[in-house]
Amino acid sequence: MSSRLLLTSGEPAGIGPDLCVLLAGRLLPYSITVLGDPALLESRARLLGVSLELRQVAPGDVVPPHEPGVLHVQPTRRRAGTVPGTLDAANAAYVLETIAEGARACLARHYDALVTAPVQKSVINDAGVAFTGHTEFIAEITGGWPVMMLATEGLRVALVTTHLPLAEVSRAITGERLTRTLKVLHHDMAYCFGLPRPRILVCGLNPHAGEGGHLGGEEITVIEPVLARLRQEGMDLTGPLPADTLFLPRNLARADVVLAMYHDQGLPVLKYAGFGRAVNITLGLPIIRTSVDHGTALDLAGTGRIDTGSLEEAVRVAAEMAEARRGVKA
Ligand SMILES: NC(=O)c1ccc[n+]([C@@H]2O[C@H](COP(=O)([O-])OP(=O)(O)OC[C@H]3O[C@@H](n4cnc5c(N)ncnc54)[C@H](O)[C@@H]3O)[C@@H](O)[C@H]2O)c1
Ligand SMILES: N[C@H](C(=O)O)[C@H](O)COP(=O)(O)O
Repeated sequence: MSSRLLLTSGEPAGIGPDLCVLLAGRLLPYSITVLGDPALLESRARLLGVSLELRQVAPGDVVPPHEPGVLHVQPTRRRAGTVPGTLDAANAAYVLETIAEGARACLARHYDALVTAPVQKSVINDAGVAFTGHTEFIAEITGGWPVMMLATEGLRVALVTTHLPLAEVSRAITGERLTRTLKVLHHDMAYCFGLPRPRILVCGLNPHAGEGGHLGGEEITVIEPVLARLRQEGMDLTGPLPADTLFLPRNLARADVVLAMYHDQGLPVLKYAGFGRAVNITLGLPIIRTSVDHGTALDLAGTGRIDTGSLEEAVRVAAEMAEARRGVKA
């Protein structure tokens, strides 16, 4: 059975609809349904000069394997029209509706995995809804302890804290958060990626991993005790290591995944290594969710000058994870 993937089309003014339209032209061995506004997808296809037949479906309908040029759409209506590149807070509710509906449809097992096109966090907040990202929003619906991990060839980076102002990071790195994050990471590396005893490199928080407590104390008071405890439970953990040299190839060669303490400690390295080919995976959820490694690229919406590589990777990884969960490859 081919994996049944549900793809949310993201911020209407961004490149999400373009990505969906361009993906529809590819030969893909999965069944793909897009959650979004059919009128938006039609108009973006026209703008890009792509010929596309839309077929509307309802949750639970059987969608056949993908046929290039045909897109199955589970319709959700925007609240306002869209000019590519121009954000409109009136459509924030529509964007959230697609994500929420997608998460619920996967929970109900109508689909095997959710793949999300990028959203603009700022415009959702401008509309009055506190929103930090899909990762946190989806977990509120599905439950679970979400762990953001981005992966590209030769490198996986997971995060202890995600969309948090830097000023709040230190306080958020508690023993409980670190322990839960490591347990999810350890479990899902085995469950989803066939690595029963993953080798995890853990970053320190402070420069030079705190320099023995002279440049910050979190390594000594929080990180080292947690790692020591979890090593006793059988985890293969190295660290806390100074983040500036942790990512040297000789260190990565002996690791399956890196755990960074905060967003911009880990993701710049990952995106430098693989932007456009990387995938964002939410571990720790009862559903499979992947996404692209890039944002809404408002400057490129409607131009056709976009790289679909990360979306293709997000779709491929989602299908692979779904297969692993079905036991086909596990
Ligand atoms: N998965 C997601 O929903 C997701 C991921 C990252 C960022 N974002 C959000 O996107 C918004 C814009 O973020 P940003 O400007 O920091 O990053 P961005 O990724 O949108 O843009 C960074 C640069 O990369 C280019 N770019 C991005 N995607 C591209 C593609 N597919 N092909 C070619 N070029 C591409 C852009 O034109 C821009 O020059 C923010 O609100 C951010 O939070 C969402
Ligand atoms: N942190 C992600 C990145 O930099 O690519 C991005 O903001 C998306 O996060 P969500 O998947 O939580 O929306």
